[in-house]
Amino acid sequence: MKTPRPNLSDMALAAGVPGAAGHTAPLAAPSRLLVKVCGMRDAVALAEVAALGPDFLGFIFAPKSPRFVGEALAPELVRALPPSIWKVGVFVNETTENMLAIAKRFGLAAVQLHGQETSAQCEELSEAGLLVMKAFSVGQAVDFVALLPYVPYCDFFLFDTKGAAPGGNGAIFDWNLLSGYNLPVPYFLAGGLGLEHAAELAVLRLPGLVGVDLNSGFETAPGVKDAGRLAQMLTQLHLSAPVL
Ligand SMILES: O=C(O)c1ccccc1N[C@@H]1O[C@H](COP(=O)(O)O)[C@@H](O)[C@H]1O
Repeated sequence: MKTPRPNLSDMALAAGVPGAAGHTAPLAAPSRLLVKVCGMRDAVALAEVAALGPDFLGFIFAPKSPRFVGEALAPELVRALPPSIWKVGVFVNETTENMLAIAKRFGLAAVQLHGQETSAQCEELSEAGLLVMKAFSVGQAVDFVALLPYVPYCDFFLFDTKGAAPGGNGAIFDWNLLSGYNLPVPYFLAGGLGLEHAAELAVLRLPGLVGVDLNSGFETAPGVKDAGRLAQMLTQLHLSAPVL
C-alpha cells in the first residue's frame, strides 16, 4: 500500500534531506518548531483545528483511549483534509496488517507507534511507504542505546511521559533528560504540553528537537480540541526561532 506522501517542501519543513528511514524526511533544520495536534475525534473541532494549519494531525486508533476514533469520524472527513497536513494514525501494539488497512481507509500518510513495537515492525511500515514516528516513554532517564535499532526505520522519534496509560497521561517529564541526545532521528516532544509552556517551548533548544505534540492540554473534553487555545499556542510557537 502506498499512500501519496505530502510534499515536505510544501510544508516549508526542510530542504529535502533524506531522512534516517530513507524517506524525504524533514531532517534539515525547520524554520520553527513543527506542530502536531493529536487526538482528533470530533468533526467540528477537526475542521476548526485543520483551519489553523498544523503540520500534523493525529488520530488515535487505540481502542482503550478516550480519544479512540472508532466510529466518531467518517474516513472521508479525514481523507478530505488539506494535503499540506500530515495525517497520523496513533497505534498501540497493533498488527501491521491492521495499521495498513486503517491507513488506507483514512488516507493516513504516517503512523505513530505508541506501544512496544519492534524495529522490525517499523521497517515493515516504512517499506509500505508510511512515515514512521516511534514513541518512547520517559521516566527518570532515557536509554538512548535502546533506540539504536530503530534509527534506520524511523523518520521521527517522539518522547512522551511514562504514565499509567500508554499515552495521553497529561504529565510532563524533565526535558533536560534529552540534552544528551545525539542520534540522527529528529524528534517531537510530547506529554502534558499546554498553553502555559508556550513561551518556554518557543525558545527551547535541545539536540534533535524539531516539533511538539499537543493533546490533552488543549481539550474541552477527551478528543474535543479547543481551537481557541490551540490558535494562541500556534501563534506563539510559529514565532519560535529556527530549530538548530
Ligand atoms: O491521547 C491518548 O489517549 C493516547 C492513547 C494511546 C496512545 C497515545 C495517546 N496519545 C499520545 O500521548 C502523547 C501525550 O499526550 P498528552 O499531551 O500527555 O495528553 C501524545 O503524543 C499523544 O499523541
